[in-house]
Amino acid sequence: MADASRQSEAPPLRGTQVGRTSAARLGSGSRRVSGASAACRRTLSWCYSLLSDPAGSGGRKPVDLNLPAFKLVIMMKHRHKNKKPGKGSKGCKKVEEIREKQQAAREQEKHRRRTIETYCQDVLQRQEKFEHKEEVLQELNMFPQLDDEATRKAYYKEFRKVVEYSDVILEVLDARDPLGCRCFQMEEDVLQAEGNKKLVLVLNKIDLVPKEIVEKWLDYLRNELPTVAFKASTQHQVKNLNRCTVPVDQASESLLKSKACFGAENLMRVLGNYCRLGEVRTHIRVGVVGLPNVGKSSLINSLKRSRACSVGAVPGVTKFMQEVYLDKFIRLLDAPGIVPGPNSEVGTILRNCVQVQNLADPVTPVETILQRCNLEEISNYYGISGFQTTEHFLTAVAHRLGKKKKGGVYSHEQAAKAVLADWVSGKISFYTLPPATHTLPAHLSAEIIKEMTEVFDIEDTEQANEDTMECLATGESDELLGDMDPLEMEIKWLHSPMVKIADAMENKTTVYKIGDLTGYCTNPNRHQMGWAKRNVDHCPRNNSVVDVCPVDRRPVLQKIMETDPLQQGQALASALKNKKKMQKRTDKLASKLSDSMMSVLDLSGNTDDSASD
Ligand SMILES: Nc1nc2c(ncn2[C@@H]2O[C@H](COP(=O)(O)OP(=O)(O)OP(=O)(O)O)[C@@H](O)[C@H]2O)c(=O)[nH]1
Repeated sequence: MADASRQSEAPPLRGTQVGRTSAARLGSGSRRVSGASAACRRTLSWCYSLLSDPAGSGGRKPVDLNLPAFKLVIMMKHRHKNKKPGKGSKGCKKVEEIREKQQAAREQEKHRRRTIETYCQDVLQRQEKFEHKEEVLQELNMFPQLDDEATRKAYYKEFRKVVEYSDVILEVLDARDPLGCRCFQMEEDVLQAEGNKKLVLVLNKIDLVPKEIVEKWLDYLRNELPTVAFKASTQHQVKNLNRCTVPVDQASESLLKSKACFGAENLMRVLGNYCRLGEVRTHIRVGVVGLPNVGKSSLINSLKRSRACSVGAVPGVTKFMQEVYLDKFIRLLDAPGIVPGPNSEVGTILRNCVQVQNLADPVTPVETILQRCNLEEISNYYGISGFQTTEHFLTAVAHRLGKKKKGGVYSHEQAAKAVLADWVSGKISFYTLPPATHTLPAHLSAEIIKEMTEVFDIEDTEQANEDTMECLATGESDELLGDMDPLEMEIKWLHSPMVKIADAMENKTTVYKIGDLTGYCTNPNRHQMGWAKRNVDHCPRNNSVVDVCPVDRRPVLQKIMETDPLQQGQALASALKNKKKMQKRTDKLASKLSDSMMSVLDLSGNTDDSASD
């Protein structure tokens, strides 16, 4: 009993007393421990006492100074009063070593006692645990973002808000599969909502589909609702997104492939007609709805001509309703995408309603792609051929893209995700054809169609498009178009006589002619002169003569007066802006031309001099 108290319980009891003696004996040491907490002081004084008498001559049992716990306490004494030993410190290492040894001993014992049955049980248990973990992970990954019920509900709530606040709803459809993107339930909701709301279909991403297919779809959809063909701007800049006013049926394929927005003019006209015919006194709200990733935000940005909404190639970028102030008459409302069906469906995946990177089974949708698409085109795109099955195809794609799993095996999943990413971004071309015969959906009636056609004055819009096109073709006046975008201006500019001169200058053998002056240019630099680098086939390359007449670039007021009253102010402002820009360019070009001419004249002067010499 006495011994025991001396070993374990004794230190705290006697600590203070011995500590005091030790402190007295150590002198300055007492000052160092004087600030320590009571417990720490007791432990330290016990250590001092053991140090001063390790052999136990004072009636105590001898102490092994190499004991790790003891060493630790000693180290504590040398360090700060309350600080634990550092991770890499000697004391800590020792403790870890002991723990490891004990663990190894336990494992050995376990192995010794293990039988085949227990071993099997253990394996099964581990397998079960692993499978459960996998299941949970799959569930989490299968339906990212939009399949989360709460998120879906929240998005739907936002969509309802947009419908409630809007006067006109633009339903954005992906031109590759317009019927697949159409949500009849939503259309019904809109038509039944209070406030006599109007519905317009916007056929977006027309650049990903051949022109004749777009035309077919336009014909088909116009049987039901007003439809506007559109190509949103895919530029990444924040401001001054390009907009082209050439109507879809008049635009060349290459123009459609540019990053500029297309069809904005027509859409604005449709909305303007609604304001005019509906005698809107203040402003209208236009809700933009549709499936995820069809380009709703891109459409708003294109109309606004700046990056007002976030855009991304993954679904679910827009999460809340967002109001964008287009002008004093029109406010646009961006809505989150709504997913009508379950996300696990291949159709939903192929419409990019689900994030590709989080798909649990990306291989099945690829199988569908291979069944639906032109295999030759796919083979060309990936540079592989002769595949028989989806697995072969994915192995070849994985090989090409270097998609490997651990251990160097080609990963079908990674390859499939890469193919799906290409699919949703439109790199693999795909489109559907409209049904051969048209049947009116149940929620639409002849009266609704008539009302919609009248309120948006669709025929007028189509006529207006043709007029615009005529002006464009004849190059009558840039200013007729009102809000002309930089791209269009550039295209017109490239067709303008001034550019023809510049090209003449670029082409050494080309003769250029301004009024009565004719000259040769020998030192052109297209880029230095600020011309677009775009390769546009706009003027003769070889020996040619270009007539240049003065161009009247004043805004045609009468034409502006003829435009929609809602857009007259804007048209006038932008016509003046365009005029200023053109003037600037013309001045720049004129000065360059005069420099070149001066150099030509100088040259000829020198030659004359030398000849006379
Ligand atoms: N080629 C092409 N791509 C487009 C067009 N419009 C949009 N995109 C692209 O489609 C992707 C989705 O565009 P978003 O505007 O974010 O689509 P969203 O409908 O707002 O998507 P959520 O916010 O998920 O509902 C982006 O990568 C755009 O660049 C288009 O007319 N042509």
